[in-house]
Amino acid sequence: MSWYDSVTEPARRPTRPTRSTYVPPYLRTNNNTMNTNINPYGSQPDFSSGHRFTPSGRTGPNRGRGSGRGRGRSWGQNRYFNDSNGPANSDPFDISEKFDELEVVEDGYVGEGINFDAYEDIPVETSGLDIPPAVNTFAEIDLGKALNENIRRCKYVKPTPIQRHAIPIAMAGRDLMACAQTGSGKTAAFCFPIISGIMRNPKSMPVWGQGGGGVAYPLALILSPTRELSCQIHDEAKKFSYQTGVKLVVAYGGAPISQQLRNLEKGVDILVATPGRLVDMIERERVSLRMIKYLALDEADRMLDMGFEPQIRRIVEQMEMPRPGPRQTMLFSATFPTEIQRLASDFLSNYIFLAVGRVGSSTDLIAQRVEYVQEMDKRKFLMNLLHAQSAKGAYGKHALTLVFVETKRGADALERWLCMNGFPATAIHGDKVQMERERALKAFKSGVTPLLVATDVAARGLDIPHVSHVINFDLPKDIDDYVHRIGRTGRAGKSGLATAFFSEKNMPIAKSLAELMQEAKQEVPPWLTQYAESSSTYGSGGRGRRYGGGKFGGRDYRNNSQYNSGEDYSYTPYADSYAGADSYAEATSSAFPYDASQDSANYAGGGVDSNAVGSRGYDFGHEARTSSSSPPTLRSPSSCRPPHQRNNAVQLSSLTGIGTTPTSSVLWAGFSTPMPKFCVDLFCFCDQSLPIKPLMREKWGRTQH
Ligand SMILES: Nc1ncnc2c1ncn2[C@@H]1O[C@H](COP(=O)(O)OP(=O)(O)OP(=O)(O)O)[C@@H](O)[C@H]1O
Repeated sequence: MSWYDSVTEPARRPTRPTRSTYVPPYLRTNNNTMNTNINPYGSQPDFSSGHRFTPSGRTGPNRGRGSGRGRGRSWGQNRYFNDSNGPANSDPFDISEKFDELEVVEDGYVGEGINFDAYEDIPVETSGLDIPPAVNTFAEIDLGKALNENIRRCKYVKPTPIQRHAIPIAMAGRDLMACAQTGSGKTAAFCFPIISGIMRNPKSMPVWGQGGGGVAYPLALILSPTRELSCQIHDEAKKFSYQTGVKLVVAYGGAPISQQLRNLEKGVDILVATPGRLVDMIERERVSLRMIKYLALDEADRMLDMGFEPQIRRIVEQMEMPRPGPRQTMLFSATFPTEIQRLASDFLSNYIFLAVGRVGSSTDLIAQRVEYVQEMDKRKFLMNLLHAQSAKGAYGKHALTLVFVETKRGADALERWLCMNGFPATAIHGDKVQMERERALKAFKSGVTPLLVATDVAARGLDIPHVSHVINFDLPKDIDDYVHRIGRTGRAGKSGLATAFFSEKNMPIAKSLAELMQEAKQEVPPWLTQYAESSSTYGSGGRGRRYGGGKFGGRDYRNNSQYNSGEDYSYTPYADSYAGADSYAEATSSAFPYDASQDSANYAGGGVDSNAVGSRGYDFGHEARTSSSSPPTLRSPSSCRPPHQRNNAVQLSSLTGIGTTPTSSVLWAGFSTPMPKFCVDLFCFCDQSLPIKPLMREKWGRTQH
């Protein structure tokens, strides 16, 4: 098989869409309610790409036979839109002028070269002992002939900054915690050393254990938080390992396990997996981690946050995985909050911390705009933005737009609304079955539906060429999530645009957003500065909490003065990192009354992996104890009930002073009825990634009974 065939071969995914074209929800059912004036194509529909939109709203003549290869067309050229407020040109929110300044040149395809000038002045920080020097070319590193040949085939002419520093460190066998901006080539930075290492020291154990239904013994494990990202890493790594003899398998939830097990039977050196499916395979005794020599966690901060951490800890510490030292561990992300660094250090030995660019900052390649939009006006505003974009011909004909929303329901609703108004859109979120998710992504990537509405399930890692515009229709609660979301554009040295709709609801993120934009040399609107100032009176809900009072920069948490002075740093870094937390909770009491409609909001990412606990945020269970000798049970967000329905008030007074509200000085695990107001605040506060688990671990040495 040629390299090209090899890399274009589907990633042995067991499930294939039975229909070759994606049908949005409103077309799947009765579409009598559709306005027959809707014509997403304009006056001359073009079915050449197998597109399923028709003027009547039914699937077209090519139904089921679309190639999926057609490039998307500009939408809304003929603006029939079904909106009670009237057509776009009589619109009170005419923003087309703004697009004069938003020209983003369409670059060549990713892989045809990278604009390295964009990375010239990037600050690099390394810390740790005996740091191997960086290289300037791939030739300076002995990666092996076959791998070098594949790098050439990928048209990687020279290493990106993260690769220049990280590859020599990893090749020297060192553990690594690496942080670099989105789209800067982290995948290759961990894949190359792993593939090269396996090429040099192939496995001495049999691939497949004795007996039928044997056990696979991979040498390397790459974990990532979402199914789509695991598939993408697998596809990338497969290109790099062509004709090297290194075997790859991908395992992820939502697809039949049988096919993935069969793939394992053919032999595996590198297993790319989501945590849930991996645990399943280990429990079935079909995979053993005993031989693991390389462990890489992509999006490591996400993997170690409160949703995934127990599962990761179980995999790394309780499932026969060799300990740090014999095992080389590499953690990569674009964001690395201090408290997550500390958790991560449990998995590392004598590691090097590497920050290329500023930790948690966005790349300067992304032009960031923030617009003040009332909740009720958002759709209208979006429509005008899309029309203006289309009218200006911004970004060229292949341009794709990714729209982030907060909830799964919101994603479906917006997809439906966009489609009904003539915009070819599809949606991806955790409630869709895997087949639908793959189909949506494929339709988006190919340009058949150049608009993708997504929850945070698509926020991290996905490398989709031609995403020229990311719209935060709903801003996330956490600034790190914003960084990852906008990072779907402006990748590999190319420019991109990110537009955020800001409403009163987003006040907690105002300060960190303004700081982030300022840092990325973006224009901060005066009204946002004002919001930031007033929200900082209370404390910030975003970076201020996670990075220690809004400090930016590539900080190795080991360089904290407490760490160096030999103090017991187990408490102080948290107190430091979460300096703004108390005041934030306090602020919420007056400014942000609890909104039950938000209950599911934070958990849009819950479908990231079928067995993962969910997104950030925990509720305390009813079993919570008053005793300081045993920890309360943490509940996943899905079991979180509105505060007024809770009972069993429990006071965790032992946690007093650490991340608690100054007004209450206690942390409540459940609430009596009627619930005191500060408990509402705390509930919101917990939603904002309160570091309950680390605190509990310190207090009780564990987080669950
Ligand atoms: N040395 C290189 N030369 C040219 N292109 C490269 C090089 N390294 C990586 N790329 C390309 O850059 C793009 C972004 O890489 P990658 O997806 O690894 O970024 P990332 O840093 O992991 O991003 P994220 O933080 O969003 O996960 C990919 O399309 C990849 O093929």
